[in-house]
Formats: sequence, structure tokens, C-alpha cells
Amino acid sequence: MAVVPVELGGRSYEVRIGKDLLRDAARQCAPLLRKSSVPIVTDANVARRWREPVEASFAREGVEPHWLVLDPGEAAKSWENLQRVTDWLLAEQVERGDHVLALGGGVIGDLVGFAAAILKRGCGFIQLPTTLLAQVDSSVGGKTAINTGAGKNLIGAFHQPSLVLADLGALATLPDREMRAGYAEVLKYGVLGDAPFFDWLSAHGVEVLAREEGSLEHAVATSVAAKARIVAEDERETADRRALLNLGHTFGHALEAETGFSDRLLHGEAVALGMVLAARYSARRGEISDADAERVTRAVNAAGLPSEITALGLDCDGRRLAEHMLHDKKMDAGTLPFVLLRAIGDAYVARDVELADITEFLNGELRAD
Ligand SMILES: O=C(O)C(=O)C[C@@H](O)[C@H](O)[C@H](O)COP(=O)(O)O
Repeated sequence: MAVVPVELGGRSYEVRIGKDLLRDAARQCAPLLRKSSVPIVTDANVARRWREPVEASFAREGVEPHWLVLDPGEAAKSWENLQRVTDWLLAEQVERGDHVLALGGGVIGDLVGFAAAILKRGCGFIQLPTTLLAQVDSSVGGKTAINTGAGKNLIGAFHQPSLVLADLGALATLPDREMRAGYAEVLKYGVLGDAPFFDWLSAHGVEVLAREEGSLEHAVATSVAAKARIVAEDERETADRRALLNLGHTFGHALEAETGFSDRLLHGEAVALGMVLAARYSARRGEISDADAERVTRAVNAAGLPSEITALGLDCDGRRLAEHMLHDKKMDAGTLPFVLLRAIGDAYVARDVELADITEFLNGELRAD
């Protein structure tokens, strides 16, 4: 098992990465639990696979899990579900010192984390991420949120979990498309700040996607360590450091908004395409070489992820995509900071990007054949 600490003073916690952690969930969580029952929120897909082994694990410790099972999908990150989860936790008489468990992918983690953030002004929560994307990204760092009609993650809070258990065995049954989508966030750590890891992924990415144990653990642990370092330096995204983790997201969130946050384009797919667009836009500004921008495109393609906006069949122009970006949380006094690249492994936050220029760039991408 690999253990990555997230160093945040009194709110520090561990991310434990290894096999069979869900079958051992009760023992792993035991020091944090105070009652003979524990609330667990999950979705129907995850429940089908993991309810029984998790339940057995708690039975061995004499703890009774109480379950709330939601519909799967990005649409679950809604006001309605936030109310449903918080009402349920109140009915469960959860106190501030208690922990609620979020068992599932990024949607469950973000939603339950936000519910925990506001329940009685903050109760504990434990992340049990079951997708690659959630293991390497959303379960770590304390960003919690729901979506609204105006965009993604616009209502939320910073609220750190007390523990993250990333069970690599949970990835064995993950659909290939979800695996590739999570891989986009793995690749992101190489592109934004770790060129040797980018090179390692170029050679071993296939093994990661095939879930070969050693390569998978290395990829997850390296990704989590990168995120933990950045979060420890800039927990609340105030110093142009944590914002680097948003590489590909400004373009990506706009594409997600345009496709209605639907299965048409998964979050990780949007990030992969967004990363390609960020690299190409950086090349257009003369900041990264065309060759390196092309390497980013090739790495995205090699993972079976989308690299061309034209393939989405969108019925919109660059201006419409740029308008989605105006809702971005990074908007600052009328300007939108963009995470761009000087080289692979050297991302930075640009504050001089004109939306008119982005619009022109996107129009070019939308017309490309
Ligand atoms: O943890 C962060 O910080 C990130 O930006 C990681 C992103 O990959 C993640 O998708 C995050 O939830 C997006 O953050 P947002 O602030 O753009 O909603």
C-alpha cells in the first residue's frame, strides 16, 4: 500500500492507495468512527458492486452501515440531491464529530463532501473513490460542489476529507471509457508540472489503462503526490499555484456546458480535449513549441481520448463557447486567467488573454478538418 500525506496542519490526512482497501474499509476507518452505525452515500452502479463487501467489512467490526443510494451520473450533483443528502444525514442524527462516507466517483465525492461541509456547519467525511478520476483528482484536496444551470461546480465549498481510501481493485470493473477519462487527469499532472512523468506515461500509459498493478499504482501514487503537494502550498487557490490543476478545465468546462453535462462528453474527456486546446493556444502565442503541442495531442490520442473539437459535432461557434467561460470561478475583475504552457511540465497562469482572441482561436478549431 502507498500512503500519501496531504499536509494541511490540523486538517492533514492520508490518501491510502492499494488493493482490497474497500474490503477492509471498516478497519481503515475505525479510528474515525464513534458510533455503532455509519452513514454511507453511494450510487446505484457502485452499490451493485460494492455494497455487499463493504457491509461485510463493517459487520466484522460490529458497525451497521446505513445507506443512501442515488442515481448515477453528473446530473446527481444538483440542488435536489444536496437537499436529499443533508435531510437524510439530519434524519440519521449525524453530529459534527461524525463522519459520512462517500463511496463512488467524483460526482458522489463532490456532492457528499459539500453536504458534509454545510451540515451543522461542517461534519467529517471520508472519501472512498471508485473511479480513476476520483482517486487521482476529485477525492483529494477538499473541493466540493454541485452544478447549476449556469455551469459546473459553481456552488460549493472547500472542505477536506479526514481520510481517502483509493482501492485499485475497484478499477478492475470500471468501464474502459471511464478509465480513459480518469487517465486524462493523470496525464494532466505530467503536462502541467512533471515532464519525466509525462515521458513515463508515454511508455507505460497502455499498462496503466490495462490496469497492470505496478504501473497503475505508480500512476495513481505519483498523481496523488503531485496534487497533495500543490494543495498543501495553496489550499484555497489564492496564489496561482492550485489554479494550475485547472489545466484544460476552462476549455473543458465550456465544452461540458455546451454538451449539457451529459454522457456525450465525460468530464475527463473534456479535460483531455481542453488540455490539447490549451497546448495549441499556447503554441499560437509562441510560448510552447508546435512540436510539444503536438506531443500533447499524440498523448491524448494514444489514450483513446478526444483531441479534436470537430469530432464532437457541436452546433455552436467560438463566441458561444467563450460565453460559457464567463461563468468560470477563476474570473477576476473582468479577466479570465488561463492555464497555459511554456513547455511540457511547465504550466503557468496567464492573465493577459483576451476572450476575443480565444473566440478567434476556437473558431479556427471548430473549422479545422
Ligand atoms: O483540485 C483542484 O483544484 C482542481 O482544479 C482539480 C480539477 O481537476 C477538478 O476537476 C476540480 O474539481 C475543478 O475545479 P473547479 O474549481 O474548476 O471547479
